[in-house]
Amino acid sequence: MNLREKYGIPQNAVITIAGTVGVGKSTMTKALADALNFRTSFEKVDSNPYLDRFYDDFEKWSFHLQIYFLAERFKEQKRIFEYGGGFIQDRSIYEDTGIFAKMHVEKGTMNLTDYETYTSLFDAMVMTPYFPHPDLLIYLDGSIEDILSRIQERGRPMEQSTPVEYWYEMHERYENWINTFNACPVLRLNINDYDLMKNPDTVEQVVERVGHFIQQTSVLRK
Ligand SMILES: Nc1ncnc2c1ncn2[C@@H]1O[C@H](COP(=O)(O)OP(=O)(O)O)[C@@H](O)[C@H]1O
Ligand SMILES: Nc1ncnc2c1ncn2[C@H]1C[C@H](O)[C@@H](COP(=O)(O)O)O1
Repeated sequence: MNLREKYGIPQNAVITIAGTVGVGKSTMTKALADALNFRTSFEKVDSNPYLDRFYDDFEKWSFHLQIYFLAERFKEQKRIFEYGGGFIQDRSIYEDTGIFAKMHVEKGTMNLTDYETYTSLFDAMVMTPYFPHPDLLIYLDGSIEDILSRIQERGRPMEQSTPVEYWYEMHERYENWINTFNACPVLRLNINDYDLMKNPDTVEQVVERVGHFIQQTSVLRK
């Protein structure tokens, strides 16, 4: 029996991994997808034509970058929908609006008119059939110190040259955001409770928690 069957995770489940930059979403996405034999949906980072320019000049490139991410996420949502689920998704679309776009408009690095155009496009997209809520959002939580050291260790140049206050503010916004998030069930995992790098077998503990959680929440929803 494979891990998915062992822990009663439906074959068509859609699980999204959320959390601040560097917390370990991509690593978890890959590990869970391998363990469950699910497909992955990753963010485009290396081939993103705006990301470097955005980190160089937030005011100039915020809108372009949000539109780019929105278009990419829409295509991914459509792909997930067309396959009928069975996906692990690296970052939820809720974070684009609830964290990034909001943070930049509130800090004045995204123009209000651009923000309104962006949110109206986002709202129109979410109303299409391609946007059912995920079955589960796994929120990865960790201390800002651990996250900063992971960002440093990963070494993306544009993130290294960004003032550390940016990551502090994002971390705080994430804590506030997840405390009020209710679009789908949330399973919180602390990054100190598992170590997928040193001990890849710990993914089974995560799968077990996911299985129990999905069963509990589906009983509650019946
Ligand atoms: N469980 C873990 N233990 C130790 N380091 C980790 C773990 N998961 C991820 N990392 C490291 O942290 C960095 C950021 O991880 P990544 O998965 O790219 O984060 P995200 O997708 O959230 O930005 C990478 O260098 C990765 O190797
Ligand atoms: N919606 C976004 N706005 C601004 N920046 C974003 C958005 N989504 C992702 N990013 C940035 C943050 C990181 O530098 C890279 C990739 O994110 P990660 O959390 O490492 O997967 O893109």
